[in-house]
Amino acid sequence: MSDRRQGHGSGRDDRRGRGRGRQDRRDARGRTRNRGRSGAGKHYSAAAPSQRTRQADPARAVAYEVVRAVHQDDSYANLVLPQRIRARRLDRRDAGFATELTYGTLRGIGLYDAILAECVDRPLEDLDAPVLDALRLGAHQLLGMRVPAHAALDATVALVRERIGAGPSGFVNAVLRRISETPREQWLDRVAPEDGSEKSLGIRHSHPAWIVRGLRQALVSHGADAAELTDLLEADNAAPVVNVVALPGLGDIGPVLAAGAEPSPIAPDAALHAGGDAARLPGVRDGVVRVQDVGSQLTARALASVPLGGQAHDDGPVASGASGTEHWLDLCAGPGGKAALLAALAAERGAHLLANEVADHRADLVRGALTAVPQRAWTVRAGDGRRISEAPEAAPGFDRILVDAPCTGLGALRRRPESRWRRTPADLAVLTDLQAELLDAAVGALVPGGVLAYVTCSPHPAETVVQTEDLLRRHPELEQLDAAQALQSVAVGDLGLPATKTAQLWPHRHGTDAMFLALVRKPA
Ligand SMILES: C[S@@+](CC[C@H](N)C(=O)[O-])C[C@H]1O[C@@H](n2cnc3c(N)ncnc32)[C@H](O)[C@@H]1O
Repeated sequence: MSDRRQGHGSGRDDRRGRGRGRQDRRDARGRTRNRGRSGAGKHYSAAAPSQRTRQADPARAVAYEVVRAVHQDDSYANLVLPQRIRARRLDRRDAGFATELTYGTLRGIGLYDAILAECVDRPLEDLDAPVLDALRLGAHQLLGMRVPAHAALDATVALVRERIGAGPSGFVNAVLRRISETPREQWLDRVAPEDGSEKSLGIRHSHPAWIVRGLRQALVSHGADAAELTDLLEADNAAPVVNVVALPGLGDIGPVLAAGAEPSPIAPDAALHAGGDAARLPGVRDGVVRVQDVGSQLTARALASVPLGGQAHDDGPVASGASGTEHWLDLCAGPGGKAALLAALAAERGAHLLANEVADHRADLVRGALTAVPQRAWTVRAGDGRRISEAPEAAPGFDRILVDAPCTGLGALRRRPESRWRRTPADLAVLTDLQAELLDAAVGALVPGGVLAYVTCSPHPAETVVQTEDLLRRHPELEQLDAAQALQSVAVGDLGLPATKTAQLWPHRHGTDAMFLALVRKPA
């Protein structure tokens, strides 16, 4: 599909929203008409010379390119954005603007599309995709950023003229002008009256209704109050600060704090960095200080600290060294965040970590994540975790196993701005089956007295509490350990977790991803 085939009015008058006659195509309800797909086959020159005076500014151009890549190529914004920022050599200020514009636009699509639908006289699907994305970028500048309306309009129109063509720029100008005439709060009341329904909450906070429902259920099933839902949805839309951890025995958080990062209020040797490129923090380039969500850090530390039953590691032959070496397994290790922390802890304790990952390229990422940790403490294996017992490295069984399972990621929506629109309820069924199979394989690989941590970055009940109940039903011999207590025991501040055996962290309460942890132990 050509990006330029769409027919829209063009010309200065239209661009400035003063167009009348041929170029003013509002209908009787004041909505702006566009020719949408009916314009197929029409080609517009990029712009008349007189219209080429202003070019798209580089920050907005980067945001446009990333949003297009997400929608056109199914790319991930967090991977494409840094590449584009580097390619265009944006300075720090422009990079920050491009990031906020890209992420905010992608997160806000549910709300912005509802508003755009009020301003356009046909289904948004009938607009050419590049035009729709440009409108979304403009809408976010007008309603979600503190960009003055005239700047948002002028810059977006210039972007459209440069990237799509002169024709659609008039249409985009007219639509954005309409949006700018109404304040955000009034738009919210118009497109999503506050009736507490999932649909309305979904539009107001730009989440699909099924995710709103799942998060409401999650709050209740984890002992929280359903009234926190709005706070949770808002937290999903806030830009997360970068979290880092100094690997135990290898890194030092002191220089990171001296460089301006804040100490984490809940995790040891961890810091929160709000000031731009984390790669510049001391230790990050060496891999001894690593970017990792604080909630993820705590789950890995909890697994490493929970007591084994009996003499777990003495029960079987030992694969990698002297008798008494604990054998740890990270069954789903890619890209290696928790594996790096576990391996550093294993190195300190004379234990050994097998990091398993099904995808070869992700197994490579795990190797990269582990380079700073002494090699004697870890091995990386590429293979299907469901068949871990067949791996030669698994022969002795494992004392500590992490199953950080593939999940919907509904607890990390703030970090992956496009994921809420990609996920579907059908994913839940596929993923919960896979999680159960991985858990069964892990139970099979546990030595007597060994502990298993089941972790997800989703709070959805089907992936968390229900999955844990099903596991205990299938394996009644397993003893469920107090995960909330285990998490608290490795935290530095009070996590305020409810008295449930499983533990759930929350973005709106803890400033972390919504990490879930369940712990079980095989009888010794
Ligand atoms: C939630 S991520 C793990 C994150 C990782 N623990 C970390 O902290 O960086 C889940 C991982 O499981 C992997 N995976 C999916 N199916 C798997 C399988 N059958 N066996 C092993 N790994 C699998 C995915 O490729 C993905 O890398």
